Amino acid sequence: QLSSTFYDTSCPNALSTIKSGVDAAVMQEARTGASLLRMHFHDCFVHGCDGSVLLNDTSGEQSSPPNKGSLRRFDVIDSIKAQVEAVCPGVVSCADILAVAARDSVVALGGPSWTVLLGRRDSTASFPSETTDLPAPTSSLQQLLSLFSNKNLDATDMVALSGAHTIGQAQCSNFNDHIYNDTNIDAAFATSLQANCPASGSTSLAPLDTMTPTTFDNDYYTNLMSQKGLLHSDQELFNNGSTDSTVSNFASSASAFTSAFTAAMVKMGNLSPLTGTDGEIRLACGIVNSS
Ligand code: HEM
Repeated sequence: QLSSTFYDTSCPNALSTIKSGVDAAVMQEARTGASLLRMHFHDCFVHGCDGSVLLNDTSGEQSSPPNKGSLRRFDVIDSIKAQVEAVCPGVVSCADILAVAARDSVVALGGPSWTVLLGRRDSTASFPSETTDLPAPTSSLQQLLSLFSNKNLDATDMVALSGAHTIGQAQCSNFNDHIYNDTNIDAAFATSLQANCPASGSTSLAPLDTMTPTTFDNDYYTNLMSQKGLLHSDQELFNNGSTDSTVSNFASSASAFTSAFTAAMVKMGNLSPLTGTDGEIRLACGIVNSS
């Protein structure tokens, strides 16, 4: 059972320390906010929000697709953890730091705030074989719905959480097939992306939200309605299917998007946490404690 007041007596400065660290990192590079939000998603979908994605293990989650060569800014979480350890040694888990950092990242980029429930503990292992629980950019709508439903997240949650693609960047290899071979894409948009992305794929980057890549807003949904989704999986949400009406609702109502997104983030943040005496409070987020 997580609680918003979990550190109120044991570490009253935990939340402000995390926020300062996130604000400084996002000020230096706006994309960091996107990277931390995604990291929390990839933590929660793989064996629950247990900090397992943070373990810097050469055969762990970080080394498995879709994380390898893609998840970034672990250094920011490591440095925030060091600052939190300096004020309250051995108290605040890495899984909680990541959940709060994801929220603070959204806020730093102009998005909504929500209350993060706390009290997660950290795993003592990484679960690379479970990264298959994560969706792929090639996923169909049915696959997306089923991967989220496996985590008790419904279609509205899935569409709302996908709105995270209002910020951040993707590598050409994750959308080359969409811009060269799919037909449900705006022709001028596809042509302009092809200039920096060969048909065979590459590590070149393009913004997930072509309009406002460093502002957390609802433009992502407007893009989908004009066939300007960057990933095949993005455009699946508005492709004459069952989620079209939710996309148009979120495109036309920033408040409908905000309330659905924040509610879904809380739900995602509750996925199978370790609590009580399970797991541990890691002393450094990249490695399990030595026994
Ligand atoms: C619905 C299924 C989803 C799929 C198929 C998907 C897939 C992807 C892919 C392929 C990338 C680009 C990675 C790269 O090229 O290195 C990406 C980036 C990103 N994703 Fe998702 N994602 C999904 C849902 C989510 C959710 C639920 C969140 C958070 C709540 C999220 C947040 C992000 C962010 C913020 C980025 C940009 C990261 C950066 O710039 O470092 N995604 N996603």
